[in-house]
Amino acid sequence: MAKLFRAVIMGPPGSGKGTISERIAQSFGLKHLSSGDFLRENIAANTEAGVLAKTYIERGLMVPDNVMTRLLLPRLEEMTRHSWLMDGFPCTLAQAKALNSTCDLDLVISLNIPYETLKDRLSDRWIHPASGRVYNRGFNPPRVQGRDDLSGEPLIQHDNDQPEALVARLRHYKDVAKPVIDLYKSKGILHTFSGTETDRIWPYINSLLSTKIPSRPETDTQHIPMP
Ligand SMILES: Nc1nc2c(ncn2[C@@H]2O[C@H](COP(=O)(O)OP(=O)(O)OP(=O)(O)O)[C@@H](O)[C@H]2O)c(=O)[nH]1
Ligand SMILES: Nc1ncnc2c1ncn2[C@H]1C[C@H](O)[C@@H](COP(=O)(O)OP(=O)(O)O)O1
Repeated sequence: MAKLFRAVIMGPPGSGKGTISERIAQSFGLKHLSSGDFLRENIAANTEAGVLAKTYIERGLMVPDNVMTRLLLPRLEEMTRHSWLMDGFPCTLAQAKALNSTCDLDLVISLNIPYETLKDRLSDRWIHPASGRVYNRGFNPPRVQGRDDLSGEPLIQHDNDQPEALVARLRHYKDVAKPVIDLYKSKGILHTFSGTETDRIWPYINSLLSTKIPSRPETDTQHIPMP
């Protein structure tokens, strides 16, 4: 079996983690795992951790480390046969240490995007709450304005995407992410990408991953029968 590949993508809110993760998943056949999606699934299924997490998310707070690790680590342990890319976890040093005790990461991508760019993107971000699908009026607009492409349901904006809340969110990100970034730097697996446009950053990420992931994992390759 091809060697499994485990990666994490980090960056401030609006840096494009979700957008870039989708491209990586498509191009390299990794499973895209998102902490936000796991939380939404658990909330929808009313699991114990989901009920607990909801009380924090509703107040715009981070979910405590012990709830996050209880929720995510068993899911990662189940993925013994898959290569994956995790988006949104770990956020804190405690989460990173917990992840470390479960698996060895091959690579960490850190996105470094200027504040003005984040502010512009997020103030124009539209979300389909049920699925977590995101749109941006300039970059990837929905086919019908204000409506989700797949379900046709209305899109919403988050109050905490507006500039007033963003400064505090970014400061918080910088404080909690710094020790995580330092940890991955010291392990020699951190790769930082800076820029203002996802389309300009993507080719660099693509070529880095091409050197690290020789082929798509076996489970995803198609076997073409000999004639
Ligand atoms: N204008 C513009 N918008 C972009 C670009 N890349 C991503 N976006 C949009 O910017 C917003 C944020 O991108 P996401 O992929 O949701 O960012 P994220 O890092 O996952 O954000 P969080 O979930 O808040 O952590 C979305 O509305 C994207 O459609 C870009 O290069 N230019
Ligand atoms: N690793 C983590 N630790 C703590 N809370 C987390 C987390 N990942 C996500 N959350 C929380 C914060 C958000 O309020 C919520 C939804 O996550 P998301 O979809 O990644 O957020 P966003 O609203 O920034 O796009 O879950």
